[in-house]
Amino acid sequence: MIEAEHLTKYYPPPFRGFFDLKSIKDFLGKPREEIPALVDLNFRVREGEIFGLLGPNGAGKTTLCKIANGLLEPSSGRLLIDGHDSFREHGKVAGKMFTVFTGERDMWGIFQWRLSIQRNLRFIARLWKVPEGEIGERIEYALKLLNLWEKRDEWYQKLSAGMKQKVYIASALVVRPKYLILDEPTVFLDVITKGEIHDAILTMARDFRTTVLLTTHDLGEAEKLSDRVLLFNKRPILEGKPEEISRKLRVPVDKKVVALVEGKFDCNCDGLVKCTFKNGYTHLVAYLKVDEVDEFVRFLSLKGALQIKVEDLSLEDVFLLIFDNRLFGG
Ligand SMILES: Nc1ncnc2c1ncn2[C@@H]1O[C@H](COP(=O)(O)OP(=O)(O)OP(=O)(O)O)[C@@H](O)[C@H]1O
Repeated sequence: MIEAEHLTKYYPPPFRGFFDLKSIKDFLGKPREEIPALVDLNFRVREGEIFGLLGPNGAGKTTLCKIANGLLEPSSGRLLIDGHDSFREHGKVAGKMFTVFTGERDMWGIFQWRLSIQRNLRFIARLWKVPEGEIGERIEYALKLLNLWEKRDEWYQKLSAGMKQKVYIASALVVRPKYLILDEPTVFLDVITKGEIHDAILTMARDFRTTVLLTTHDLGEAEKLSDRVLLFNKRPILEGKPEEISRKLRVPVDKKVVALVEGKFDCNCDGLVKCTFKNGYTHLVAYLKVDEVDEFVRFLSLKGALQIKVEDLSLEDVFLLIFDNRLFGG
């Protein structure tokens, strides 16, 4: 079981150095504000559950994973793993946990660049004390599941970022830890690689009863993988089943149009459109229904827009639309 109890982390304010008398006076006089990363998070993850921690950029996802891993000490509150404090008693839980951090980052420097995928996995299996007789079979299973079997003899250094990310997940499959901490495991990956990693995560929870703490800013990913989700942005916002969270985050628009127009431009449009004038250009952001997009793009082209981009809504957009009333006066 993983339990967060009033988990809070503040980072010290950045030290900007002493450049003049005023900065020295400021340093001595004013209390410097600490940076909140996590404030009073409470949650409980049951055995074999995939618990999604869904938050936009800067929500505190990596901070939380680092606390779980014993890399960071919380400012107050605690995270308990099997009843042990993740930071103060890290030694008691380290052997039961496996962590995969975002993107192409071999956080621990474990992977040997001039060893094949297979030999790297064997090395990690031994570090985590996987029974010798099971190692070969587990490696074959993991690599086949992640479509890496054909590449098993390739050097780690030759792999693409997406393949390296799959190798990290494969190592978790080989180790079969009791607890798996995944910090945005599919960020920057293509749809196919994402799908393969999703299947591997589901396999671990279903077949090996691994308890998974998964951070993501992708609502679809949280919905697909998690048994329960905590939506947070430093502070907790909502907790529940993924479909409940999705329902509460539903907004009446589907697409975002971003454009740059020379000069001052006010499109006088109804709806969720915001224009900001800066350095002689108007930056326009509009949130629209899918069937309104073509007409709006045509309108912008007629007005001589220099750049027009149509994007899917990100979680940040959804947050802006729902929680930031200042933006559109909603
Ligand atoms: N070492 C640090 N020193 C000071 N502030 C930090 C430090 N690390 C993170 N922060 C701040 O803490 C907050 C949470 O950061 P964190 O990296 O945990 O968020 P995140 O949800 O992982 O973000 P992202 O999705 O962008 O990776 C942010 O405001 C960030 O600027």
